[in-house]
Amino acid sequence: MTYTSVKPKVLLIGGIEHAQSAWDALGQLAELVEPKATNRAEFIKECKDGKFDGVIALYRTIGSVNLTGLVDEELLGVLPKSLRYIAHCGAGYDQVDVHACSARSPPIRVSNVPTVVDDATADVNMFLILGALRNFNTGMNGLRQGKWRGNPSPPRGHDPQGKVLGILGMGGIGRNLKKKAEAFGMKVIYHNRRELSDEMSAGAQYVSFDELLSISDVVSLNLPLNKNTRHIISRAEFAKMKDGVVVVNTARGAVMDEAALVEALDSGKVFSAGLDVFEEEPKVHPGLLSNQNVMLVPHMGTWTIETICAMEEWTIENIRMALEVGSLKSPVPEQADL
Ligand SMILES: O=CC(=O)O
Repeated sequence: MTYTSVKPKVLLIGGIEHAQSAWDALGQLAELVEPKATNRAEFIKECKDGKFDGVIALYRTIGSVNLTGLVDEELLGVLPKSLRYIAHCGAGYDQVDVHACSARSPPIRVSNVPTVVDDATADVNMFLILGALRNFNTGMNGLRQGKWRGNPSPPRGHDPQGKVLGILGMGGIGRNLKKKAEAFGMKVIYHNRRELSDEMSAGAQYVSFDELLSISDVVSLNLPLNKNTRHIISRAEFAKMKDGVVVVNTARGAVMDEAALVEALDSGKVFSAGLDVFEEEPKVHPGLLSNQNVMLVPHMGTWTIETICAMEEWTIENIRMALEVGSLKSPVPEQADL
């Protein structure tokens, strides 16, 4: 008599760009399946038709939101009952309703990708700080329009040396940014829900939220988006900032009220801004597009071959651990005690 063992299934939504060999190697442990759907309605139908029955782990990318939409109550309600793990290939996991995943019985465990995103994101953060302080956007646009620095030339910018950088959200990216900003002569203060150990803060001064707003020459937003942080920076917070402050965001657009930022830029309260993320990507507020002082980057914080490759390998490792030992390498903090 022969016995055949049935492999668990892993569903991929969004695609692998660089770590194909690591993904293929996962095929020794699991049957790797992909949807045929091209939109959310079709994906839901495939789920309801039982096409993914037996799937225990889901690998998803940030871009997969264009196919399935958010991983919300509705999607969780149609995904197979066998699903136990969601491995998200991104640092920010606001596209996945972690609360709803935890509430399922048994719970669906969610992982994200910390650490390997830190350098690339902090590099973009520093680029935006420098560009916003120095008014590079106006000059660069002027040059392409055949007007050298622009006509009129932009007002002279500011040096980073000696300026106070206030980091709101001193996680991995914030700490990486701190080191880079110090190399440019900036003094770093930070605010988190909890003060970090001396080792983690490495000399950055812990201040209250209001102090951070009122002392910083540059405010950098490096905190995750969730129900507590949505619009954490809005009109009242801009009012507490220094006149002529620079605001930079590489976290998620919705941590800041974009309309309030546009007003603060228009009034001159905010000197300039550097943004890699927007409230309704790929839409950008027209008041930001028309403001030459603003540095705009279309969500490219981790847009490098090295970093996306490391992120994919990290996500695959999460799935491998889930299959082999029943736990994730980097569970999201909300599920640390699950
Ligand atoms: O935005 C990029 C990420 O969350 O990894």
